[in-house]
Amino acid sequence: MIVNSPEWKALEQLAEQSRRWHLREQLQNKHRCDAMRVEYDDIVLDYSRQNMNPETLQALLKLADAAELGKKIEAKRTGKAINTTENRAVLHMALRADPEDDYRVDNEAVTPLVIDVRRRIAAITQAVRQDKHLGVTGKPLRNVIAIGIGGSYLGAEFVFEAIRQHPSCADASAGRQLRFLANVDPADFHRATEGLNPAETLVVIISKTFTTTETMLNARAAKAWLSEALGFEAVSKQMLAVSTNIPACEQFGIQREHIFGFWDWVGGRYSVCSAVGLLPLALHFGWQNIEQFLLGARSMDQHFLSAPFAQNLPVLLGLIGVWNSSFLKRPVRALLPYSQALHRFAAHIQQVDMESNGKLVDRDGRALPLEAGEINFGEPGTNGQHSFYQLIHQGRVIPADFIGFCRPQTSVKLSDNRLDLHDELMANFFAQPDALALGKTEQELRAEGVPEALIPHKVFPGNRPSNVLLFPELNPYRCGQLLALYEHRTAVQGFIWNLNSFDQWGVELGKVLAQRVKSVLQTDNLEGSENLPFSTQQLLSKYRRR
Ligand SMILES: O=P(O)(O)OC[C@H]1O[C@H](O)[C@H](O)[C@@H](O)[C@@H]1O
Repeated sequence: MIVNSPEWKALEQLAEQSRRWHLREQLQNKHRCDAMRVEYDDIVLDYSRQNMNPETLQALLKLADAAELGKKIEAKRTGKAINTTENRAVLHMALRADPEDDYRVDNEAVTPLVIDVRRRIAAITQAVRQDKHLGVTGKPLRNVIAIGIGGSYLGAEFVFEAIRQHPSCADASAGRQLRFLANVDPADFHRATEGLNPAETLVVIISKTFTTTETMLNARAAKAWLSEALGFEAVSKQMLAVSTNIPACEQFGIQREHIFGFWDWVGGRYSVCSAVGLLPLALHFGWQNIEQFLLGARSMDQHFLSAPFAQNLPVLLGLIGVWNSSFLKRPVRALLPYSQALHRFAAHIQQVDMESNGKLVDRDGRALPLEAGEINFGEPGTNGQHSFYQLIHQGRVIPADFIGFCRPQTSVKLSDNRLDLHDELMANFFAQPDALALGKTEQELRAEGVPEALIPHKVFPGNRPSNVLLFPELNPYRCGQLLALYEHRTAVQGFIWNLNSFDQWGVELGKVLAQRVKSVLQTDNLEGSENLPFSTQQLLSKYRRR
C-alpha cells in the first residue's frame, strides 16, 4: 500500500517540518515563487501560496512515481478497463478527440463513433436553428428544456452559465432559451416550463441509463405537457433523447433519428463532452461555439498526456490536493472563481470530485488506510467574501483555489471611475490569496493604534494555503480547458490513493430505501412501515396527516 512506501513516509516528515514555515517569509523568496509558478497555453498556475516548497514537490513527484501515476494515465488513455468494478474503460478524453486521435476500447477505434454523433448533433442543430426542423404546429423551435440529473445535468448547466454571456455565445443564442430540469420537486418542473410556449419548445431527455427515477418522471411530465397542448404527434417531433440505452428511448416514444447515443466508457459525471452536454448546448449556442469548447478540453487533455509532471497543471493540482488532504490533514477545498459566470462550477466539481474519490476501499477492495476524497464547496468571489470567507481567514484552515480571468466577458465602466467593474473584481482576486497567506500580526495592529482589547479579535494568523489560477478569458475554449483541468485533477488524486475514481456504488442504498418508502406511501394506511425504523414511521405518519 502506498502509505507504507518510503515516499509516503518522507512526505509525512516534510509535513511535520512544514508546520515551522510561514508563508509570510516564504513569499519573500523570489526563487521559490518563480519555481512554484507554471504556465500552459497562457494559463498561469501559481502555487507559491501552498504550505510547501520546491523540495515538497520533488517528494510528491517521487510519490507519483511510486504510485505508478504515469502507467495509470497511460492505461486510461489506451482504453484499459480501469473501472474494474464495472469492467469499463474510462475514455471521456475520446469525446473531444480530433479525427486523427486514436482512442480504442477493446481494440475498436472509438474516435469515428464520437465524430459520427458530433456530425448528427451539428446537423440537427443547424436544422433547428435555421428553422428547417420546425415544431408540430409549424413554429420555429426557440426553446430547449434539458431534462436530466447528476452527471446528465450539472456539467451542461455549468458550461451554459459559464459561456452564455461571452459575446459569441450571447449573439448566437439571442431570442432562445435553454432551461434545465433536474429535481423531482414539482416546483422545478414549473420553473422549467413557466412562460414557455410548448409549440416552440424542444425537450431533450438526458439519461445514460434511461432508468433514473427523477429523470423518467420529469420526462413523463414533459411528454404530457407537450401532448396535452399539441397532441401526441409533438412527442415524435419535439422530444429528443441522449442515452446509452437506445431501446428504452424508443420505447418511450422518441424517434430513432432523435436519439443521440454515447457509450459505457463515458462516466455520467465525465459526460458533458458527449451528446449529454453537446446537444442542448449546441441547440442553444450553435455548433461553432461548442466546437471551441471541445477544442479547449482537448488542449488540456494533450497537455495532461504530454507535459512533464512538474509542469503539468492537472498533475500539480492533484498532487497539491493529496498534500493538503492526506499529509496536512485538510480535507476541505474551496473553489473560488472570480467570475459570476462560474456560479455553477463548484456544483459540477462537487460531483466530479466527490462522487469519484469519496471511497472506502482501494482498487483491490482493501480498506483504505486514510480518508480519501476532498470536500469541495464554493461560490464566486466577491460574493463569498461577504459570507463565508470569515471562516477561512480566522476559523479553519481551508485550502482554496482562486480562479480569475484577465479579460472580462462583458464590460461595465463608470464615467467617474478609472477602473471598470472587472478591475474591481480582480483587485479582490489578487488581494485575497495574499490576505490568507500573509495575515496580520499583533504588532502590525498595535502600530496602527488598534485598542489592546480588540487586538486578539483582529489578528489574522495567515499562512493559509491557496492556488491562483489565472486564465486569459472565459470563452468556450477556456471553459473546455477548465473543465478538463479539474476532471484530470480528480483522476490524479484517485490514482495516487489507488482507488477506483470511476464507479459510484455509494449512491445505490438511498435509491433502494426510497423504493421501500414509496411502496409504503402507495398504501392507504402506511402498510409495511413497521419494517422501517421507528423514527421513520413517526415522520411518515406526520407527513401523511399533512
Ligand atoms: O444519466 P443517468 O443514468 O440518468 O444518471 C444520472 C446520475 O444518477 C446516478 O444516481 C449517479 O450517481 C450519477 O453518477 C448519474 O450521473
